[in-house]
Amino acid sequence: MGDEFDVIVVGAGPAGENVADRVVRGGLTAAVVEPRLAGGECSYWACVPSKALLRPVDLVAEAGRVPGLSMGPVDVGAVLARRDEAVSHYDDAGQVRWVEGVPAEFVRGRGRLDGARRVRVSAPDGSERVLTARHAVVLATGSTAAVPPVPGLREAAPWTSHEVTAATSVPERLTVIGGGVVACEMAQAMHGLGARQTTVLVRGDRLLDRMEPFASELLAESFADAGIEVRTHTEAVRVERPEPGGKVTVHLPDGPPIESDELLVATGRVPATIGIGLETIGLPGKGTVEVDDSMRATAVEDGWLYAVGDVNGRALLTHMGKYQARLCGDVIAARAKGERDDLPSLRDTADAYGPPQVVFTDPQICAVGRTEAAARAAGFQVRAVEYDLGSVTGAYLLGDGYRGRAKMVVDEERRVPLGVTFAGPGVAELLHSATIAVTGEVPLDRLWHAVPAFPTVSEVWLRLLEAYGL
Ligand SMILES: Cc1cc2nc3c(=O)[nH]c(=O)nc-3n(C[C@H](O)[C@H](O)[C@H](O)COP(=O)(O)OP(=O)(O)OC[C@H]3O[C@@H](n4cnc5c(N)ncnc54)[C@H](O)[C@@H]3O)c2cc1C
Ligand SMILES: NC(=O)c1ccc[n+]([C@@H]2O[C@H](COP(=O)([O-])OP(=O)(O)OC[C@H]3O[C@@H](n4cnc5c(N)ncnc54)[C@H](O)[C@@H]3O)[C@@H](O)[C@H]2O)c1
Repeated sequence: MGDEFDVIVVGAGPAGENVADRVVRGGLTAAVVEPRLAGGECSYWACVPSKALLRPVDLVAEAGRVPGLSMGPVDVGAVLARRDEAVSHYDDAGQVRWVEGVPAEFVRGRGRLDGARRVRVSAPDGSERVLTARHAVVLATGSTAAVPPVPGLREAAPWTSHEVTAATSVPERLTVIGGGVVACEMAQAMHGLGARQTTVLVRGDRLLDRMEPFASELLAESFADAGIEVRTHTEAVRVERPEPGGKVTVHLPDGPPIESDELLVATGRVPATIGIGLETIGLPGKGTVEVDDSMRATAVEDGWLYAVGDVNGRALLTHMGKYQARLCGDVIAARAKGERDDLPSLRDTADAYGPPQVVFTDPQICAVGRTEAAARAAGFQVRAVEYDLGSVTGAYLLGDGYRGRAKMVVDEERRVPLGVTFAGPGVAELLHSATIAVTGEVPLDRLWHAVPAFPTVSEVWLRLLEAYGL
């Protein structure tokens, strides 16, 4: 087995796997290093299991809005079993086969930079192997859950995204620290699967504070209706858990403490760069790896180091990591062959628009591009229009009491959409239409001729354009 490859990819999450695929398509050889499971966080402890847990909760809510339908109590065992199927029972044989079929060499072990173009791999059996790269090393080590320095919190061994997505039972009482995407999705999943008391502690003034405020309000209403308690302007100041795995008490700045059976910390992510040898090439040994729009590390001479996915901090989303990976793999192949490396397809332009994201709660919240506040802060001349989704026939037909809203932020100078947000049941699949409009910078006068079918929720596009004045 040779130890020299054109490209060495460190980390076999969705981003790393896709880089390997693209460089091999480009005619290069690749090795992919992974100590845990090929497929990464996304496949086993993030996107896939979280959506498997949320799907039945979403369906129950949907059915509840249609008279004549009733759902029996959720069979939690069956839901957890389907989640286990979705994560391949934490067995990566299929994904390893995929990597090998690329074909790329799959190297099981922890990778660590060991000077320029060298990666030292520590295998699970303790053996070491040093790989060298002829052209590039790509860091795709992802991120891990951040745990804030609250006294007693680490000692309490709280759940993070890892444990909650892999839960084997649902706690009776759950306290959640954080008001972001993981907190909202997992609070709703656990509550919908039977948690009797779910309390979400939000430091700021609303859930999902990077989304349009109306989306946060609709989600807060839904949480309140379901009996999920959201406390804003508060945070944990101290945590106590005298018995491992026993009751856990969260102390707040004021008022009585909250006792629960489990505690979930969902306060963001830390790039997985500690211990990967960045200091051996003169970089700080932690933090994100800054990259240019071709994913090349800006601080490294000779341009042999790249970083894709969560580790570069651009957009912590699987689809954006995979997008970065495709263009990174292609640009490495182009540079290795001495071909043009400045084609538009070889530069990340999507992240700058504001990536598309779906929060799989009920209501679903999805957005692409800039919020009104972000567009104004960026200096655009902005006009925003909104429409009540419940007034769209296609949405009304989905269920009684349909609550939802849409908003389009327009650049008045060019009359193109800068950002779109939808909040409501069943809006996730609408998002790509907005992504095309925003990324394609489609003029409103042209969008007017994209006629949405009746009676679909997509008719909200027509209503937004009418609200704008077309
Ligand atoms: C609960 C949750 C739900 C999410 N849901 C969604 C969603 O619905 N949609 C979405 O787009 N995004 C979602 N995300 C975000 C998504 O999971 C990440 O953006 C995505 O996993 C990033 O991919 P990645 O390849 O960069 O990193 P990862 O998936 O984290 O993979 C990195 C890999 O690198 C490996 N690695 C680490 N250190 C080393 C080393 N030293 N040597 C070799 N290998 C190493 C790790 O073991 C891991 O396998 C979710 C995140 C969480 C926490
Ligand atoms: N459906 C999806 O697309 C999806 C689902 C889950 C996660 N993700 C991705 O994973 C990433 C991580 O999600 P996340 O929810 O952990 O992070 P986040 O950045 O979305 O939210 C973190 C939340 O924690 C709060 N917070 C931060 N530090 C705190 C502290 N010390 N005390 C109290 N609150 C604190 C923040 O104010 C924020 O509300 C996100 O960036 C998201 O893009 C995506």
